[in-house]
Amino acid sequence: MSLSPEESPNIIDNSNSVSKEKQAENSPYPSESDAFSVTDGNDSPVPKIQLVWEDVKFQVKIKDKEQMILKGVSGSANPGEFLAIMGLSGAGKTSLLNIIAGRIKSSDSSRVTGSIKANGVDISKMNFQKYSAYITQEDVLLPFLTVKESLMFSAKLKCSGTSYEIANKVDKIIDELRLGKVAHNRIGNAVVKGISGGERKRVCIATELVSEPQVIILDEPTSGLDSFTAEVLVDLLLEQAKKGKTVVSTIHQPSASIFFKFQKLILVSEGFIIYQGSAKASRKYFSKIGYKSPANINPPDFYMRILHITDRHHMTDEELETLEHLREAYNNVKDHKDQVLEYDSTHLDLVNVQQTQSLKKLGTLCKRSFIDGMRNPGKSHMIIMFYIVTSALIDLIFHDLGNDYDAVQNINGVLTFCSINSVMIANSSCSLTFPGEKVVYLKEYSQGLYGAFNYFLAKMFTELPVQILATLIASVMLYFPLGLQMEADKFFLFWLIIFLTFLTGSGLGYMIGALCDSENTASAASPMLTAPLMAFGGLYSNASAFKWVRYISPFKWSFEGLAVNQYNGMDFDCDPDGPECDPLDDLGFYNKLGICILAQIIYIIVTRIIAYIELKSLGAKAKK
Ligand SMILES: Nc1ncnc2c1ncn2[C@@H]1O[C@H](COP(=O)(O)OP(=O)(O)OP(=O)(O)O)[C@@H](O)[C@H]1O
Repeated sequence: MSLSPEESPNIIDNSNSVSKEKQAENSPYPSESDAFSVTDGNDSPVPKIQLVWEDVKFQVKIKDKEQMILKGVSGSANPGEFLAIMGLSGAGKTSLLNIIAGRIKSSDSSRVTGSIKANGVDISKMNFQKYSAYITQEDVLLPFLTVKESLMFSAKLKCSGTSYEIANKVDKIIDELRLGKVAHNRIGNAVVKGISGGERKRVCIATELVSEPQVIILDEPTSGLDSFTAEVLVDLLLEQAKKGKTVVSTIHQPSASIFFKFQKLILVSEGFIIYQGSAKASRKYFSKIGYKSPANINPPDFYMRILHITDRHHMTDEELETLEHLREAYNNVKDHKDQVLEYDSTHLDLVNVQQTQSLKKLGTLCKRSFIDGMRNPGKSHMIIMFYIVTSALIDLIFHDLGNDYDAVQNINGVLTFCSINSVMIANSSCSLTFPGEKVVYLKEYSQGLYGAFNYFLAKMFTELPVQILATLIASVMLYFPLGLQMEADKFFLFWLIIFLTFLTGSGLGYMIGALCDSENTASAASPMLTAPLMAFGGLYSNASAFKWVRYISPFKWSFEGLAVNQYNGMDFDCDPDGPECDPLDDLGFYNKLGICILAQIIYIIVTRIIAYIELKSLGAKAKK
């Protein structure tokens, strides 16, 4: 079946380039004179961007078998348009979206071929990220910040300008995305109550809009939203398109009222494009090729029924026939090359997302991390409360230890408790909060906003006040009621060792948090690592085969340090006829206090270096 150009869903032109007059005629395409819609902070023109991709193939290797996900697809996304990509689950929508966004490149296990151009320039040869924003299906936000804070920090990291200019920009975006009512509400997450799912998605979009991208790419932004909220979101994106931006989005089951708003629709089936044109024209097109949509059925639902495949690895003859028919009909719609418009490409390289100074970014990251940390119970009040409760409990059990030799066992018990407590609370607070925060880091790192070092430094630095305060409270609560050696330097060293113990625990936590991709994996991995370190750390087991473990156990260095500090210079009421009272000798602790503290410091540094290397390599992977 062959369709005439008038029936064709596409705006077709034989030439690859169209005249100004023709552009002007062909609404909604903007005219050449309208090719610069906005200016960046330095008043440089930011060109509108047309994306054109040709013969894109995406092949992956699964268990040594090659599988073609996209089978040579061509198309375009134009400024001023909302392009919706639809298809069955597994059809290849996200793959196409990610390739258009430049997020999938050839690797050992996959191959991408074909060309993707922005205003005629290959996106691999330009910094496409400068002009585009990618909004993932998952909301990547810090839950303890308010909407306005999230946008302010995002703008400070992405844009130059004075605080006043940035605040104005943020206010404008809050207005545009109708977030005014919730501007001072916390984002929240599955555990902490916050703004609604639709509002959260709008905040995600808003955090990207602060850098004024010309191309907005979204992966299923309406997933999980009710039809009304989804329509509000689509309307807001259409407003962005109206401003000359190029909006490309995969969409799952839109309602009819949303569907007919798409200026352009691409239907993907089994790695082929089987429709490309306006959503409104799609009904006529399908009707012409033999699939008349019943009046009472939502067109997207109808198309999904046509495209339905029970098992893509064993397609029935009927399914194969339908797919072949749809492909043939699509190929018969003349040439599917879209208009290549005369948008400016010479300015592409002139326009930069301004990089703010590294020190300024470090300041912004510190401030953001501090606010997030102070509001996150897992990183602030829970730690303090935990220390207060456990210290009170230890006081209750062991109060006034005394200084006869029988007290040694109790003192050892107290010091062991102190070591275990600090490692465990620090480790779990870090390993359980880090995987969630890391997602934000990976997104921003891949956008080139800052490096792993700045991020990690800000994080460690801003967590210090709570760590100092919590360990100090615990030290005061334990040291004096238990009657440990009443000397100022001894007390200070007691606190210092507890504080360093906390830092060794948090080092382990950072390592686990950096290596694990979710809180669940981290919570399983955490005891797997800490339990053997505790068991073979020399406190409980002296099994010779595992003697070496004690040297990499934070528990050993903490307990030994605390014991050396406590027992050195302590007078015992010993039996003059009995053996010599030397608890350190009994424990086999012969290291000087300085050695224990040095070992703790090395431990703190090494675990952080490992976490940093992992963060850096994750960031590099996310950037690819
Ligand atoms: N890197 C990859 N390695 C292996 N298989 C892949 C890879 N990327 C995509 N696929 C496979 O390609 C097919 C298409 O994936 P894609 O995510 O593009 O589908 P989709 O249409 O977006 O589906 P959904 O709506 O369910 O997200 C799926 O079967 C998926 O498992």
